[in-house]
Amino acid sequence: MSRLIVAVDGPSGSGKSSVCRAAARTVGAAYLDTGAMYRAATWYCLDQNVDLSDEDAVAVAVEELPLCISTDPDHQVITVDQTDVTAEIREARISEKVSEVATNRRARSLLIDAQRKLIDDAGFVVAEGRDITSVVAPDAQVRVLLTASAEARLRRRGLQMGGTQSEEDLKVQVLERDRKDSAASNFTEAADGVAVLDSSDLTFEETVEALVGRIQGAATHDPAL
Ligand SMILES: Nc1ncnc2c1ncn2[C@@H]1O[C@H](COP(=O)(O)OP(=O)(O)O)[C@@H](O)[C@H]1O
Ligand SMILES: Nc1ccn([C@H]2C[C@H](O)[C@@H](COP(=O)(O)OP(=O)(O)O)O2)c(=O)n1
Repeated sequence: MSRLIVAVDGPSGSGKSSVCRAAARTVGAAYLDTGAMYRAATWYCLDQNVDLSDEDAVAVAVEELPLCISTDPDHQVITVDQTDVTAEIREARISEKVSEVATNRRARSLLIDAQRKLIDDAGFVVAEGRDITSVVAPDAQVRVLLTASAEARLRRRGLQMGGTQSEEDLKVQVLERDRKDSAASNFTEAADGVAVLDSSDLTFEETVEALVGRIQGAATHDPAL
């Protein structure tokens, strides 16, 4: 496979990370979790005691962020200045703050540049986030908005967190975060040319199959590939 970009956006808990990682594995593509980059940036700001409400200070921290992210779907490792933050960036303390970094315009612009470079270097890649189909890689051959009902997303996140979060905490981490993130990107409506994949009533395997089918379809129909 030469170059094929698969761009997937969607709200929290719709299945982006797990479905895209599995689909990338199936088709032999690289996998880029752009949300992990916003999370790692947030981890760094907190580690450096940066006041998240100070837009300039956050932008400066993101500019110097010593971030390394793997794009191997079988080995997801994210380090900040050689500290492995892969697990820590999923904690509730990061989920609760990440929107403050994601809505910082200068920080976004820096992270988007880094994402474009990672996508370019990978060549054949499934990249997921909130603005991949619309801003980061609008020319991607496969563009999908992965959705699921709020009920399904809350249920999935609850299970994923091992039942440790109250209903109220889950609402804050999923629905309230989506509301804040909406200020920075539109991931609730599909832009022109973006296909909607609603996973509410699909199993995980069915959702992966649907995405893999689209990738294989694009690979077959693009004479340049
Ligand atoms: N179609 C699906 N049906 C059931 N569970 C799913 C489905 N898609 C994803 N999941 C599960 O939901 C949880 C949240 O998915 P995740 O990939 O973290 O979502 P996102 O990256 O969009 O926030 C994971 O535990 C995942 O395995
Ligand atoms: N391309 C992206 C990816 C993520 N973000 C923001 C929005 C989210 O609150 C955070 C974390 O994203 P992530 O995909 O890890 O979120 P989930 O918990 O998987 O829903 O980053 C973004 O603004 N743009």
